[in-house]
Amino acid sequence: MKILIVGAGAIGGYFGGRLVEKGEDVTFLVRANKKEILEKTGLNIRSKNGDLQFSPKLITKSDNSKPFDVVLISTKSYQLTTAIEDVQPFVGPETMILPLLNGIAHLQILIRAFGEEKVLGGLCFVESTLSDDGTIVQTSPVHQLVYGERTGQQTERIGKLELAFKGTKAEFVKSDDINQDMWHKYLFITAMSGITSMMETSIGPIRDLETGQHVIRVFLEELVAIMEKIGAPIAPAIAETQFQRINDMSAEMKSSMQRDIEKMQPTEAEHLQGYLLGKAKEVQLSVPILEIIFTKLMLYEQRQAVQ
Ligand SMILES: NC(=O)C1=CN([C@@H]2O[C@H](COP(=O)(O)OP(=O)(O)OC[C@H]3O[C@@H](n4cnc5c(N)ncnc54)[C@H](OP(=O)(O)O)[C@@H]3O)[C@@H](O)[C@H]2O)C=CC1
Ligand SMILES: CC(C)(CO)C(=O)C(=O)O
Repeated sequence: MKILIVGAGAIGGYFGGRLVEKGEDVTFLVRANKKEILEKTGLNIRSKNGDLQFSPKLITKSDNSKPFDVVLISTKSYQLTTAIEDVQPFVGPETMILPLLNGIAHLQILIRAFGEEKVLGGLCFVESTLSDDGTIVQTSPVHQLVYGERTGQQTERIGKLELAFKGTKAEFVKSDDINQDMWHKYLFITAMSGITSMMETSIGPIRDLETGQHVIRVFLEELVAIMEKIGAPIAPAIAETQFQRINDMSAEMKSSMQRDIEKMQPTEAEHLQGYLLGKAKEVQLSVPILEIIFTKLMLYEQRQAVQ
């Protein structure tokens, strides 16, 4: 199977690297400057699950190539529009589009660009970041990628994808209800990234405080109330499940949003917290914690814009 990864960043480089390690035919679509760097340095992964260094197959948007069988989209949400334009020449009638971004709003954007049929559902749990020298640093044992047909069907193409992903060092999980899994991850990450970015620390010190525990719980309940009101396909006890997940994570765990803020980079606040805040307004729900967190993130974005 010919696999194209859009973006050799923290997650694209990581999961793409694990597929290369297994022997799959993987190409990375990168921008010209990144191509130049990667041709010199190779792609380097430093990981809890084993280091890896290799010379990746690289293309840029202006190169010629046949369509790929599957395209994994692993850019940030604010880079998606350009990424869609850049990847179009490599998408054919049978190409599957597998998005790995956090959030939900990107699904409609991808469906508009590529059509309902092509777009699968996907998400990942991995703590990964790019260091100053471009090394992908993956810092906790979990490295799971979940994917599936949004219809829930066991199609021939998803069977082929399963075969390609099988035997990889990272955990690739086929889901029969990827819509629900994506909403559950969306709930988790909106809470986790919002709270850690707001409090400017990893999750451990926050949840060690009684007030921290309370804020996490109430924020999750607030987010669930929005999701229930708009008819999102979430499970009844999901607030409690995600509360436990947050309590079970290692104390040092940070969110990618918080790491982006530490690196003074843009955030996905509009895509994650902003989208749900918009929905809360539509259905007239009061969501004070979400409003406080979103305000903090917008103030950060405004400071960045003037610098
Ligand atoms: N990091 C993490 O631990 C996790 C992240 N996620 C989610 O995954 C998504 C990606 O995050 P992450 O990997 O951290 O982000 P990164 O910034 O590390 O990676 C994004 C990559 O996409 C590349 N890119 C952007 N636009 C294009 C384009 N048009 N053509 C080619 N390459 C492009 C960027 O390249 P360039 O350097 O040229 O800008 C960059 O290398 C986000 O939605 C995030 O929320 C989900 C789970 C965990
Ligand atoms: C919390 C984590 C690392 C879990 O995968 C994540 O998804 C993110 O920070 O974007």
